[in-house]
Amino acid sequence: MKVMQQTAMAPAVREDAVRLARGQFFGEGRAPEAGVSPLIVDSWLRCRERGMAADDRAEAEHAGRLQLAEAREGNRGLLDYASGVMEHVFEQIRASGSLVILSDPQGMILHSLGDAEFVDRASRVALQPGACWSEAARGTNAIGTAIVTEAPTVVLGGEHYLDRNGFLSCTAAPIRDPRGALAGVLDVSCEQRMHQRHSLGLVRLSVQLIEKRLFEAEFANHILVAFHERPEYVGSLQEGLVAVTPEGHLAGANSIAREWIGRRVECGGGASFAELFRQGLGKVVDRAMNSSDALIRLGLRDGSEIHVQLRSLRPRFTAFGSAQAGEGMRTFAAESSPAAVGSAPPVSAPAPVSAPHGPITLHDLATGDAGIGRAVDRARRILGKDIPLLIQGESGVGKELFAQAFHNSGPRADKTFVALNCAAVPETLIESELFGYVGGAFTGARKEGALGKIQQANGGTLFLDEIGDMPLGMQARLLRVLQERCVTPVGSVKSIPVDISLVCATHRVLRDAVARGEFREDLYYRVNSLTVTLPALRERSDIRCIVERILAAECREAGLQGVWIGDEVMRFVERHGWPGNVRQLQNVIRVAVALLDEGEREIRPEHLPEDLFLADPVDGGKTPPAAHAGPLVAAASAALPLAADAPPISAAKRLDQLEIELIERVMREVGGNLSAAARTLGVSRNRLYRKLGRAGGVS
Ligand SMILES: Nc1ncnc2c1ncn2[C@@H]1O[C@H](COP(=O)(O)OP(=O)(O)OP(=O)(O)O)[C@@H](O)[C@H]1O
Repeated sequence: MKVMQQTAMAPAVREDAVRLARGQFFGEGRAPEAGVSPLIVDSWLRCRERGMAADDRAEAEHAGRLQLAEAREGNRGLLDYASGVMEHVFEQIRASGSLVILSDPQGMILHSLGDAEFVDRASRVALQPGACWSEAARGTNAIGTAIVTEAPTVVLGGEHYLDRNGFLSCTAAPIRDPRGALAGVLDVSCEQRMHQRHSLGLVRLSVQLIEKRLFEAEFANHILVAFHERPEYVGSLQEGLVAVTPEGHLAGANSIAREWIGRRVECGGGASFAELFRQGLGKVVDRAMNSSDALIRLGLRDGSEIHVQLRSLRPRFTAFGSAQAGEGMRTFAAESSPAAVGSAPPVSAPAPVSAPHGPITLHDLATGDAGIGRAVDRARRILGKDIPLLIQGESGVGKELFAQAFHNSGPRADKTFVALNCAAVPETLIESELFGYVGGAFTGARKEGALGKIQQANGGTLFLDEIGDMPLGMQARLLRVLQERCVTPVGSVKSIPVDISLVCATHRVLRDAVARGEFREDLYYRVNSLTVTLPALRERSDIRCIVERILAAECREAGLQGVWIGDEVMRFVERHGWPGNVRQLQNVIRVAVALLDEGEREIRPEHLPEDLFLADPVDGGKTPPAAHAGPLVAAASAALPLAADAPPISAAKRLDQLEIELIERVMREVGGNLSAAARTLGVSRNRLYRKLGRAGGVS
């Protein structure tokens, strides 16, 4: 790979050489033959062709707040996976007064982390979020030039086209998405004199890590097969990685695997696991399970060998279909693998079906959905800080679970987590529930008095569910507690100091309640310092993972092993609207597990509540109606009404056909752009990608 850099000379010599080259290019108008690399000269020529002058001081493009917010939203996956890596990079170079920068594929800075002093100086050249650092906007620079050349790029001092950027040293590398397209650029910038020679290695490694995370997130519901010709490279950033469907079809490959497959396809390989690796997936899985070694050796058609490790990030399979079940693999009740992306364990011998062990943490909740990932990431940032958290979301989305996970992930984890549902406690009792009371405070009160929830939570976390339903009078008292950090029990004059972390939840839009005068504005500002919104189940791209986690927990409860969700039910679950969210899904699975006959292991449609499946004259009511089948099917039904004389086909097939036809039409309309198609269809990219995979549209 060509790399644009020019760092081998001593700094003073190099600076002189660059100065000379600039003189030739800008003064004499001829391309320098020495002093700067040909790649820098090419970039200077491109800038000159655009009519740019070295002393140009015109304000370049800078996005407004709204535009930046939109760009960040549009690149949410990239931001989520890159920001952790950026923090790590920043830690490595903290002492060098640097900025770590992430840009989108057009060069707009989405996020930056940096040394305060340098940030100050950098901001004068607009090296900050919202600024566009494309070559067209700011001349030769590492971000913009890396985008044009699609290669890691170092631009030092005077190599920058614009004079005003001459004090910078910038090192950037392009980040590719799981399909090989440019997803963004990672850059490290500092003052020229602070340039570190290892920056390029650091940036390239970090980009590999981000790409790996993007890949694993994109294919979270696939089986990941890691391989390398040398066993010690499996598990490293040099490993080839392919994502395979349970049926053994290749769904994606990282850049190393793409290159490897490219060579094999020329040698007669193909696009399925069996064609590439000469053995069926089922057989390889069986071998992996029967082997005490995490790596298995596979012979290839050309006589060479590779070392393979099977990983399934999510779900982590605990039992597999054997070779007789086609060469595929079946999803059994799985041990949920909340172990986040990037730390997937190798497939091992069957383990007992189980949900996450130990107290649930934020890490466990990040199961691949971008919305949840965002909420987890934001909440994680305030762990251990005295900042109240407000969790919003429809009923049953897991707000309380999130609050618990937040508590368990922070420094108060070994203290108490106390929950009070403000909507469930009668108004007359909320006061004593919250603040406690002293003996004889009111008729019916216990002689010895009682501790209120606030005092019970002392040292730990107080979770106030449905805070929007708290009576106004109580709100004033709660506000006082939060301000004064003291609680006065009912009937007492003594205030008792308390130290609580406050987490509130609501399914209402609190701001509207404030506007209606139902919620105090001052308390509103107090409780919503950080708000996270949990997505409804129907919007989530990790439904499979949640299903498997709940199934594992229910099976454990029922003492069952080896239970799995049949394909038809899984399809329905993924499409259903789930008005009751995770709670409803949990109830459905609990009932389904209870309805299994002795020895029966597959959950089929007849195990689901009757009212979930409306009667369907064509296939006996086993297929969910379009109205229940999620936005994609609803859109398909509206857009592609069947002709009156259409042949009688099963409803399941009809829905699938409608979906596929609609997807194909929309994909054509948006020129194959998956994100645009997902937006038009009102589904997540992941969901659309899965559907394309099923329709055979993903290679
Ligand atoms: N990611 C998840 N995986 C497995 N189970 C979950 C998940 N999220 C929520 N649940 C389960 O769903 C049920 C509902 O969750 P929870 O009570 O936390 O939702 P909620 O939004 O707080 O509900 P409400 O709005 O009624 O207060 C709980 O039994 C919880 O354990």
